[in-house]
Amino acid sequence: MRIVVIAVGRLRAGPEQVLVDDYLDRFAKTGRALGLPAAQVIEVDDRKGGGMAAEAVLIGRAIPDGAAIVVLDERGTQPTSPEFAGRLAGWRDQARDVALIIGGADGIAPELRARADLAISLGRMVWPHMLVRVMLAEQLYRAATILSGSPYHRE
Ligand SMILES: C[S@@+](CC[C@H](N)C(=O)[O-])C[C@H]1O[C@@H](n2cnc3c(N)ncnc32)[C@H](O)[C@@H]1O
Repeated sequence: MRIVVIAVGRLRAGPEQVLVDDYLDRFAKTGRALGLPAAQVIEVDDRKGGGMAAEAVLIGRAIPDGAAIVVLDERGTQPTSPEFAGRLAGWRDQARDVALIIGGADGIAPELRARADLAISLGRMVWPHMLVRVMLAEQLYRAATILSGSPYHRE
């Protein structure tokens, strides 16, 4: 199983980068004992200004064959953290790769959204994509703590 976070844009050194690195590091350490691999971040950047359509091509190339496709999208469903953890565990048990996709300023192309197995909303408000990376990294770590039975997550 591979877990890839495919994100449009380049995250520069700064507070978001520090938080993403910290949560993904914690996820790697907690997930190891659970059979969850470290998440790999793949950044895509269309320098020609081709917008969503061009970004979708670059994203599509980065999606592992047969991977479950999860788009982060404010129009999506809002799983609870335990539900998200359950989905991750299910893909792990099927030995299925997972691609978690974060769009750019214009969002994710409709054709790519239509291909997704799951669209996750972090609320109906639109967040900056760099903050969405942080929130997703935290939810991956939280999912691993839920699956490991650690008290980090409380209801
Ligand atoms: C600045 S937003 C783009 C918003 C754009 N209006 C759209 O139609 O998607 C950049 C990316 O951040 C993510 N994002 C922003 N807000 C989100 C939310 N509330 N839930 C899930 N993902 C979100 C999505 O992946 C989105 O493509």
